[in-house]
Amino acid sequence: MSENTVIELNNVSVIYDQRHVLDRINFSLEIGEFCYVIGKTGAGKSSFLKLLYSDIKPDNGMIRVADFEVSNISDRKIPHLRRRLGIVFQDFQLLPDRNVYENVAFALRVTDHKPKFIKNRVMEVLGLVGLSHKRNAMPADLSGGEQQRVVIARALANEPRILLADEPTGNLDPEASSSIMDLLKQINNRGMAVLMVTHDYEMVRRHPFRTVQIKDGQLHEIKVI
Ligand SMILES: Nc1ncnc2c1ncn2[C@@H]1O[C@H](COP(=O)(O)OP(=O)(O)OP(=O)(O)O)[C@@H](O)[C@H]1O
Repeated sequence: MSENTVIELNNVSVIYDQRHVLDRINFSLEIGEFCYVIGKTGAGKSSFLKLLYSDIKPDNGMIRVADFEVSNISDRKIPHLRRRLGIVFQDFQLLPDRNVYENVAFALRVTDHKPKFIKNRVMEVLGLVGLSHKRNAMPADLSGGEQQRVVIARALANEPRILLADEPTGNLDPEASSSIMDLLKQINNRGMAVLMVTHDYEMVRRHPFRTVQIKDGQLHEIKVI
């Protein structure tokens, strides 16, 4: 793997009940790259992302993410891998009984950072997503777009080099989707690699980046026109 490669898959398969959802796929992502993953419902997009944060194991092949050989990773090392990744899902998964500040700080408390560092870092990432003024709000009092911004702030708190986003705009109206997309582009411009699963071809057309499609177990580079 070249030193610029942050994700690499070689000959990777995922088989559920004898069906090859992913069949010997190859893929690599470089530092600072932005790449969409598209494909029909059930094509295997979420399975592809789950491989990367070791939520599922491949049936064969080699997977490297950051400095981890994920295809062989021990259970003990999985939390370390996940701390190197920012992970953003469609359903927001905020802690409903904690305010915005605490939802982001939570991600840092599992590490051994000092309280002052945590405070500064939380305020920095809330500033980055434009929500410093909402730090005391509870998740239920935020719009869907604002909640997704908090999820992104939390994902950024540990300064990952890679952001994995599974349909991050799936539940949002066009305006909120567009502003989340602008935020992801801004984060990418700061040097973070972004791998984003989406169904939204219109979004891919409006914000064109490298695009791969998963279809019939294969992964292909495509152009969305
Ligand atoms: N744990 C599992 N056991 C058996 N089959 C599974 C499992 N997880 C996923 N599948 C099946 O594998 C296929 C791929 O699922 P996956 O969630 O990766 O697709 P997807 O492209 O993300 O779909 P969507 O766009 O609907 O989210 C689907 O047919 C799904 O039903």
